[in-house]
Amino acid sequence: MTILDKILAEKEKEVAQLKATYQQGQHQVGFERRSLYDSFMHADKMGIIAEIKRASPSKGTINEAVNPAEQAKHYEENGAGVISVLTDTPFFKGTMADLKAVRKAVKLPILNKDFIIDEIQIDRAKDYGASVILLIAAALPKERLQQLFNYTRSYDLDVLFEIHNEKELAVAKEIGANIIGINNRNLKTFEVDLATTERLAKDIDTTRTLVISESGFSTKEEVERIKQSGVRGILVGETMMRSDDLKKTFDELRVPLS
Ligand SMILES: O=C(O)c1ccccc1NCC(=O)[C@H](O)[C@H](O)COP(=O)(O)O
Repeated sequence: MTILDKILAEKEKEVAQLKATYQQGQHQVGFERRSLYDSFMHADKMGIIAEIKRASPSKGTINEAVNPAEQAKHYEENGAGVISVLTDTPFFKGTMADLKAVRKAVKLPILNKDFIIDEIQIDRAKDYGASVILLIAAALPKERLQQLFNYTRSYDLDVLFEIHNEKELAVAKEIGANIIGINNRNLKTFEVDLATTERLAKDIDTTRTLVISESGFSTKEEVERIKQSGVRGILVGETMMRSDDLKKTFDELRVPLS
């Protein structure tokens, strides 16, 4: 059983619980459209999706004691374009309360980074103030991904559609994803390789599709390398959470796109 299989098995239980208890609108913070696509497609610097990541299966504890609202404010002040909040509890120690706190603290679009397998999680993400949700190609069959994609778009939320190989890229195209996240981390082995983005991005029309490279970024050289592939945004978790000088970290990673 891979780690993704284990996470998805837990998600099934969480969704069953949610269906029994969650009332739509219960946590509504007032939806206001904040578009990831528009802001990153028209920027002149590499867009940064800065993540609130307390822990992970590959690294264990990263920063469990973080104050998500304070951390998000620092991200915003230093140049983040989007805040990603990992809300899975069993494997990443995040919560929906983290997302709500971040939504109240900043004006940026917020990505609800979770393992979405059911519409009810999308209802909840919207209620809590997310403007982007993650769909992982490896998690579900194409037909189910299409349903969840359509459902999310009907709410006017953005979908970051995550892929890791050619087969998943074909699915992203068939589904009509306009924001594709290429995860450099192999979720079976945890190996991180930026060549994954280089290999897959060359088969994407990056003038129309926003390509985000995910995982493994810590240096300016890595971002300079990846920008040659037409990538307009990067998703950065651990480096942000461990940084003791966020201004320096953002200044390094927000390279000009021209
Ligand atoms: O990070 C993990 O160990 C992980 C394991 C299994 C599924 C997903 C996982 N990470 C989620 C992410 O996509 C990353 O948090 C994100 O891309 C940021 O990565 P990094 O900058 O390397 O922390």
